[in-house]
Amino acid sequence: MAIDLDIHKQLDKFRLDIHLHTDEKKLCLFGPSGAGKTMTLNCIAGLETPDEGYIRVNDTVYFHSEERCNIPPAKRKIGYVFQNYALFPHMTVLQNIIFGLRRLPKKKQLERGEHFLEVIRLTAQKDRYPSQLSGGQQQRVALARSLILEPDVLLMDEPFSALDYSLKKELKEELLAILSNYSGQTVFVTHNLEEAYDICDSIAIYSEGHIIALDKKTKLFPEPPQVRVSIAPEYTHLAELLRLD
Ligand SMILES: Nc1ncnc2c1ncn2[C@@H]1O[C@H](COP(=O)(O)OP(=O)(O)OP(=O)(O)O)[C@@H](O)[C@H]1O
Repeated sequence: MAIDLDIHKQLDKFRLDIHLHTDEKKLCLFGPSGAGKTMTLNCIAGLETPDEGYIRVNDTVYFHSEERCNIPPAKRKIGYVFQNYALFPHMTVLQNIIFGLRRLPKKKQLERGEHFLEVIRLTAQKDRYPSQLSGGQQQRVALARSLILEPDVLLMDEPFSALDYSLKKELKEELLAILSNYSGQTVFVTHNLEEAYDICDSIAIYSEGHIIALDKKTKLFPEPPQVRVSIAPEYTHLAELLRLD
C-alpha cells in the first residue's frame, strides 16, 4: 500500500512541484489556501494532467510523462469526496450511493447499498433527495458513494468545510470509525491543523506549490495542536508559516 508522486505542473501564475511517497493509511495535505493541495488531488484522480513526472498507486502507474502513460480517471481506483459533495440532485440517497455499481446485477447493487446505508446510519433516509438532507448527511452519502467502489485511495478535499463546529466534531468521530474499516489509503486535505492531527497519521505541509515538511504527526507536533501548539525543535522554522507564535 503506497502512493508515490512526482508532479510538476506550470499554471498561469502558479507552479506545482510535488515529490511525495507515503505508505501511511491516512495522509493529510495541510497548508494555506492556494498552496496546491486540491491540484495535487486532481492530478492523482486524473482530473488534471501534470506536465512532467509520475503518479504511482501501489503497483499501478496512473501517469508517467516519459512513458506517455495517462490512465483515464474512470479507470483509476480512486474515490473522491469533494468540498461540496457533488451528489446527483435528481437521485435519492440510495441511488446516489449505488451509482458506481451500475455494471453489477441489481440485487448485488441493492445489497451493497443497504450495507453502506447502515454504515453511514442513513437507512431511514434512503429515499430522500440530497436537498432534503443536512450538510453532514450529504457528506456521509458522498463518503459512502466513494467507499462502495472499494478504491485503493480515497481523496477527501476539505470535507468538513461547510459544516458548523459541533457537527464537525461529531462527523470527525464518525469518519474515523468508517475509515477504520477501510483497507485503502486516504489523502485528506484541510487547512485546519486540529483536524489534520485528529484524522491523519502523517501530515505533508504545503507552501506555494511545494511540500516543505512531511512526517508522522507525532514527530511534527509532539502534543496535539489544540489551543496552544508546540512544534518540535527541528521544525521551529515552520512556526511563523503555521502561525504558532
Ligand atoms: N485551471 C487553473 N488555471 C490556472 N491556475 C489555477 C487553475 N486551477 C488552480 N489554479 C491556481 O493554482 C493554485 C493552487 O490551487 P489549489 O486549488 O490547488 O490550492 P489549495 O491549496 O487547494 O487551496 P484551497 O485550500 O483554497 O482550495 C492557486 O493559486 C490557483 O489559483
